[in-house]
Amino acid sequence: MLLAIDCGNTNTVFSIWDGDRFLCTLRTSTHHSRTADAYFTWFSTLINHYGIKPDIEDVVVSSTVPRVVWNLRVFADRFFGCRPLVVGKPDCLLPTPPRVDQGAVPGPDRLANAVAAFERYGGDCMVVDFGTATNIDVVAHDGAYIGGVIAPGVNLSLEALHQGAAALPHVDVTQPDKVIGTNTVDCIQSGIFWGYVGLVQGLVQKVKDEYGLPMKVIGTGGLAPLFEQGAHLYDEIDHDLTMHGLVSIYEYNKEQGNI
Ligand SMILES: Nc1ncnc2c1ncn2[C@@H]1O[C@H](COP(=O)(O)OP(=O)(O)O)[C@@H](O)[C@H]1O
Ligand SMILES: CC(C)(COP(=O)(O)O)[C@@H](O)C(=O)NCCC(=O)O
Ligand SMILES: [K+]
Repeated sequence: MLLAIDCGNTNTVFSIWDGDRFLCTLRTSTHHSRTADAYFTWFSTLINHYGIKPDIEDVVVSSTVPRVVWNLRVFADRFFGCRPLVVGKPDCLLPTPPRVDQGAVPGPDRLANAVAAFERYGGDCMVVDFGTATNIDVVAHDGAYIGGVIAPGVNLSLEALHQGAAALPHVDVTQPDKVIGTNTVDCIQSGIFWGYVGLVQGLVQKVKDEYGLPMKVIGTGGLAPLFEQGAHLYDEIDHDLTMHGLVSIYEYNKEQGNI
């Protein structure tokens, strides 16, 4: 079985792939100081809780936080006796290389999103990923990642508002009933919720205009479903898009005899 690890700036997600489907998905916060032993303690407690007895032979990792990769390598080596495939490293092959500026280093989550989007929905599409950052990843006709957009994430914006304005509290993101808030919390919720709806709608349209061909829009990331309530932002929502991309990249490397 394959253990796929998607480490974002906020959360790290572990999913076990049995060759056909994901057996379970476990989520923890991202900390570069978490040791291999700490990962295993957490991981084994949860899989015991779910009654899963996985036989993990391989590990694939995407990490937007470079410093966590070391401990994840030790984790894979110590507990599963394998060398993880790390997306974005020179020894990890991609079905179609990205077409970006020379020396540019796209996030491995974006590369995985592009692979999965191409495989599941076809080329000429874009992924809107609501993570720590809100990013758009553009996928060409042949599945190549060709760039996109990076904007501050919803929770980062909320946090910045709270940090920078003494009278503004921290609020949770929800869809407010009205746009014109009549108290501070409603005003902030409106600004964040309808502001991000507008940001995504505007960026999606501008990407389509510049790309010049019809494009499918796929939403993913923790907050994607929340924003879908407010407006029709995407053609598809795919919660496990990045994970599917990791599995596909692993399988491609296996087919090519690279692992
Ligand atoms: N269901 C949810 N409701 C509210 N906030 C959420 C939910 N799921 C995720 N988040 C928040 O959304 C942000 C992005 O989450 P995630 O997609 O896990 O980010 P990343 O991949 O960058 O680590 C985080 O700040 C997280 O706390
Ligand atoms: C854009 C990102 C910050 C998104 O990370 P996330 O929100 O999933 O933690 C990440 O993909 C990243 O650090 N990218 C490197 C720069 C680039 O993609 O061009
Ligand atoms: K993201």
